[in-house]
Amino acid sequence: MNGYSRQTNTAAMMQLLQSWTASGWLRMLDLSFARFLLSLEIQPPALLPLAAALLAHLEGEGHTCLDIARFLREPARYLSGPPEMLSAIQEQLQHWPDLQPWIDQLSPCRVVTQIDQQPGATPEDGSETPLVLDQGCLYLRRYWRDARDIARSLTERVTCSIHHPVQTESLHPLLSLLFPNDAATARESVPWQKIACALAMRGRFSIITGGPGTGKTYTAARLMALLMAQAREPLRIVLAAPTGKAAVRINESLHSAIAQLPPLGHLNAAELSAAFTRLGPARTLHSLLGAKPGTRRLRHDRQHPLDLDVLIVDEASMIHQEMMAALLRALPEHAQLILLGDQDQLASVEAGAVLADLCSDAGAYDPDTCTWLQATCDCPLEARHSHINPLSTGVVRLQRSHRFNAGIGALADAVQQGATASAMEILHREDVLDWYNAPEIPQILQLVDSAAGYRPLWDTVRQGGGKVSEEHTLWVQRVLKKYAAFRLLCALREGPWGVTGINQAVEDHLQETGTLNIQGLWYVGRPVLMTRNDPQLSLSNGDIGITLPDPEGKWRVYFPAGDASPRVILPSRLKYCESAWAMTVHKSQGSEFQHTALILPPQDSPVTSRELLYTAITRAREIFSLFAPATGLEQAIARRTQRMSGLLAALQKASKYGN
Ligand SMILES: Nc1ncnc2c1ncn2[C@@H]1O[C@H](COP(=O)(O)OP(=O)(O)OP(=O)(O)O)[C@@H](O)[C@H]1O
Repeated sequence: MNGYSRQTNTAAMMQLLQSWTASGWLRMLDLSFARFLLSLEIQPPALLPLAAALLAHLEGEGHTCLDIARFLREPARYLSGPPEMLSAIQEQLQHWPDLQPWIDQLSPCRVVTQIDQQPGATPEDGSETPLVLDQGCLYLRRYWRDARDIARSLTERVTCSIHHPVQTESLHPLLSLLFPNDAATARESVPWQKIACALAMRGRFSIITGGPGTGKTYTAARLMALLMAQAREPLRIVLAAPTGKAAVRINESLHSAIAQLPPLGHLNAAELSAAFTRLGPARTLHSLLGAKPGTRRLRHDRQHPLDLDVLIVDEASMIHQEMMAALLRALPEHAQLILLGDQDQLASVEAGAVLADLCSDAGAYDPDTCTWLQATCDCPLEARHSHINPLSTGVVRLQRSHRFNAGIGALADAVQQGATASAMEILHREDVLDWYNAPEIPQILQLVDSAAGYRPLWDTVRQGGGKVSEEHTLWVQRVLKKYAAFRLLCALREGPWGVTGINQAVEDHLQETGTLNIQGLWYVGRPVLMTRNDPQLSLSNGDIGITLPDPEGKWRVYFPAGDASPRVILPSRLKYCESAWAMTVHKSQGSEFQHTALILPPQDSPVTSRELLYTAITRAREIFSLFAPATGLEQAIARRTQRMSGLLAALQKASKYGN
């Protein structure tokens, strides 16, 4: 019994939850939530505090609901904590071993609304109870409402066509011009990029998903040109991304993709380029929605919609559920929404797995869609109905990488498919992959202090920029470029193998070897990562700058700004930042480096997962180094992040009942 008897008495259950909190298995927040719900009940069942604490705990792990039957089948898959925690919780769960006892115990509670499965009985805006029980899933009310709002909005967008449906006769020649049957497309049996454009032109919602270099930006540039060429009046197209860094990157890559476009319809190349320039730079979703600092409030919502016709959002895997719901509420009814992203990457830090959910069963197209694709793309596809995802008809998965180094691509594929033996074989075989399978910190420092690591950066920093403004500007650009060539990524934040430990080890090494003159927190050459948004400085969480002397010798932090000159900030004004020799894989999303080195901890950690590995590998353009013991690698590949989310259930319900 692991020292814990099963508790069917509410007071005893609370005591048990307190002891779990004291052991660090639950957060204080989880316990407080359970306590709060008990205070609202007259005769609370013992399951209520347990369910409440588990639901709060799972929310902290990124789940947006507790899918009761799924959770009871395999609690270990969803709970992260020591084995003692798991057995203690399982011990208690045995008292309510399947869905029905949970419904029987929870549905009479005042703090729970049970949503009837009959459409007519669905409350319009949910009741005000803190918990909602819907189709066997227990939700915190706001997550239930967000999932339902997303499902309704997207279903409505997919079922109703755009205001002026594009004629297939006019679209066909334009698509043929943009995607000629050249050598690149001929290598693919299905022209997925062309299909992505055709589907996006047909509806008000579409997703273009695919790994790095599969041409999401290439396709988006063509799609924007098509939209402009077909529009009767100038379109208000807006580009956005979840982070500032990703927004800068989509700007850069779209502009170079646009420069390669052929003339289209009435638009010649110069007109297309001018039209793109007029769109203005990509925005972060926060700034687009008008986030008010320090609050959850947004300027744009249903009553104050965004002023746009087309919204293209890059790096959509980073959009969490609450953000997606807010975005859809603020989107005008007539507008087209196009999401770009890689569904296999790590999900958002906050709760939800929106892109992965929406991309389930990609490639299942209904007969109408197949007819449309035949008419616009000359592409015969076999119709297939998806029983999982009613929106699959708007999703296109691009398959072939046009940029990737073949060795890195093969490793990413093997990891994504869970093929451990094959991943190890590729790691041993390929020259561009370095695997240190008995990692030690000195090995990491040796790589860092080499031509393949930060040595070229350190040498450039030591050269200095001089006092002449033009030369200084060129030097700053060189430094930023060298820094962007290599990056250390860690699975963990804390500990000797985490970001804090590795940053400290690199700084100790710099000091011991006298490579850089480190005498305090700030030093010339220190890269810093913003750890929070700072609206006053217009810097976002995740932005990275480097500390360098200005032409007068005063220390400044230079933040790259795409094509524009770097932003220059006084170090003393940066309150929320940390050294950035190493960063977490999560923070690296949306960036790429010529050489990426990933450090996994020597002991297994629940943080290391297949998605984390895939994300880290796909940050590397030319070389990927891995510091991980074989067992750690195996365990990471075997561990799939599966987030419980009610989004697909809400979509099925919305498509069936229209609510
Ligand atoms: N059909 C194609 N024909 C020729 N080149 C292509 C094609 N598709 C993509 N490319 C080229 O491949 C490279 C990668 O494309 P792109 O940047 O659009 O990929 P991506 O999926 O947006 O990558 P990431 O996720 O890393 O941003 C670019 O140089 C692009 O010009």
